[in-house]
Amino acid sequence: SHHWGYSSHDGPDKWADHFPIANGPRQSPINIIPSQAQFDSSLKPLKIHYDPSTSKDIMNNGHSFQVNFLDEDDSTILTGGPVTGTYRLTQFHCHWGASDDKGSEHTVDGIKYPCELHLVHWNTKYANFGEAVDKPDGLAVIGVFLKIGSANPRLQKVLDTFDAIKAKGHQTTFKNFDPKNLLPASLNFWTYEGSLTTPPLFESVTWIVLRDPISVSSAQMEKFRKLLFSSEEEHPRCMCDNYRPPQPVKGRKVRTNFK
Ligand SMILES: CC#CCNS(=O)(=O)c1cc(S(N)(=O)=O)ccc1C(=O)O
Ligand SMILES: [Zn+2]
Repeated sequence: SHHWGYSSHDGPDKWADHFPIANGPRQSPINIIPSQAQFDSSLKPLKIHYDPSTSKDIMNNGHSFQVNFLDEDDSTILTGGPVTGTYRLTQFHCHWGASDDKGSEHTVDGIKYPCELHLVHWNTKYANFGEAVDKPDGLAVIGVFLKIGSANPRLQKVLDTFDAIKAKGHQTTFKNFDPKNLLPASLNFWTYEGSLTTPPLFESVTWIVLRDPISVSSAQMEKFRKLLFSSEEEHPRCMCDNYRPPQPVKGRKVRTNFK
């Protein structure tokens, strides 16, 4: 498959060369403008049931770290909110900057957060993730902003594995982790129809971006930046600025479940 990355020669401005959908009608991320979002009373409460025993391993996939989940049954699911039916959590990962002033993919009134967490779920009306990934209602991704503040002890459990997955292709077991602990107290969200934010950029994602951030310390952010885009054999390249900038909204509606 095509090599892509985040540098000037293979980054977001070049993705359309091999993935023309990069200029499509429902690309992500976007800049969220709260004053222009529409409250929708028909949106149901977000229902999140995560079973920590489904967490499997954590890996460096060369563009982020990724925590993978067993998704053979409905024990770790998302229902309600803007989605119809049941979506299973398959993985979560993050995007972050080389410094604390940037890193998130979605922005709020143009504000960038230092990091953004994505929890990727697939629609069980399809047989598996691979079937769901390119369907218009195939995926639902919960986005959580991270804001510089006190150190986050739940996040620290993820960071403590980074020495074992420093280089691309490394993987280590990661059991009994409850990603529910990475969510803010409030499940107030903005939602819109979008896409994967990395190639293949499929327009298959119902985005659910939580309004409230969780905390991360500056020292913890420094640990993210010790990961490498590169494999052990290659010249070491710091994994940072692995975010796509906001894309044209092209008339899409952003709805909220809060006033
Ligand atoms: C074929 C295919 C595919 C997409 N896979 S993913 O949905 O896990 C994903 C989703 C996202 S995001 N930023 O759109 O949630 C980023 C990265 C990945 C990934 O493969 O690593
Ligand atoms: Zn992502």
